[in-house]
Amino acid sequence: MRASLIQIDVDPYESVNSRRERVGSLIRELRSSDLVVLPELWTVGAFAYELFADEAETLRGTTARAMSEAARDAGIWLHAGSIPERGEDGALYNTSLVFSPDGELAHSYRKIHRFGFDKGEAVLMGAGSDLVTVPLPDLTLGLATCYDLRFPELFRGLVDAGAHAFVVPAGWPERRRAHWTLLARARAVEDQAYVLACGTAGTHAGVPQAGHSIVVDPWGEVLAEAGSGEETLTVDLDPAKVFDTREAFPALKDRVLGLDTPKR
Ligand SMILES: O=C(O)CCC(=O)C(=O)O
Repeated sequence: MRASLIQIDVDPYESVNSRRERVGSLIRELRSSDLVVLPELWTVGAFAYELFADEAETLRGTTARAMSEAARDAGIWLHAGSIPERGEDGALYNTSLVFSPDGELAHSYRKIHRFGFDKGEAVLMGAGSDLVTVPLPDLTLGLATCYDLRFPELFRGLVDAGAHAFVVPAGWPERRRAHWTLLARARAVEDQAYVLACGTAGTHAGVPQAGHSIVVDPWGEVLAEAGSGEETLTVDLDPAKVFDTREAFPALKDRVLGLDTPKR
């Protein structure tokens, strides 16, 4: 199964329309891939808080329509990264969209762990509550977004729900790039799963982005890693590697459940 990650340069001097069109063209060039992955909040930038409300869209908005058409034209599964979603309840959510090769919106995931502590996304957006898995013909994806990467229990939940590969769109800052790489590898090793972590390039809202999108195999080996600029990574994933790793080194079977609520 061939996967491509497009590490988009989120340049604040490029309009959202122009970026959307440019990304659509990049997707259409990837017909030989089975799955294409985009980063978090790439229309506006994950740190451009003041744009979230103005650029928020529904799941049938301009970005969703453009991504649906790009997925259909390329005939690929498209994880279109996330958009600032205006929910039916009026609240904003950081929502990832997955389109099937016929352009249907097959799945969406609202980011569960919001970043910013007492500001930014954490106060501007609502939190998701549902784990989302995406069964593809060869393997099942588990969805997470950026800051979620710091919460291993979410990934264990996704493994329990059948995930073999995690897709993690992000807008991770350069300042904590070492954490990004370390956590991507840690999630792969502890859950014996592929990790496809796709970040952004450039600087927006004054926050230099880490880039360095990364694909890690279920043994923790880095299969591909981007530099800091706009770049597309393409890797071949072997679903058997997940099953073989889990069988040859069956650590997941040694889990002791129920340790997360210590007695006081
Ligand atoms: O956890 C981090 O260091 C970065 C998280 C982040 O930037 C985000 O979730 O948008």
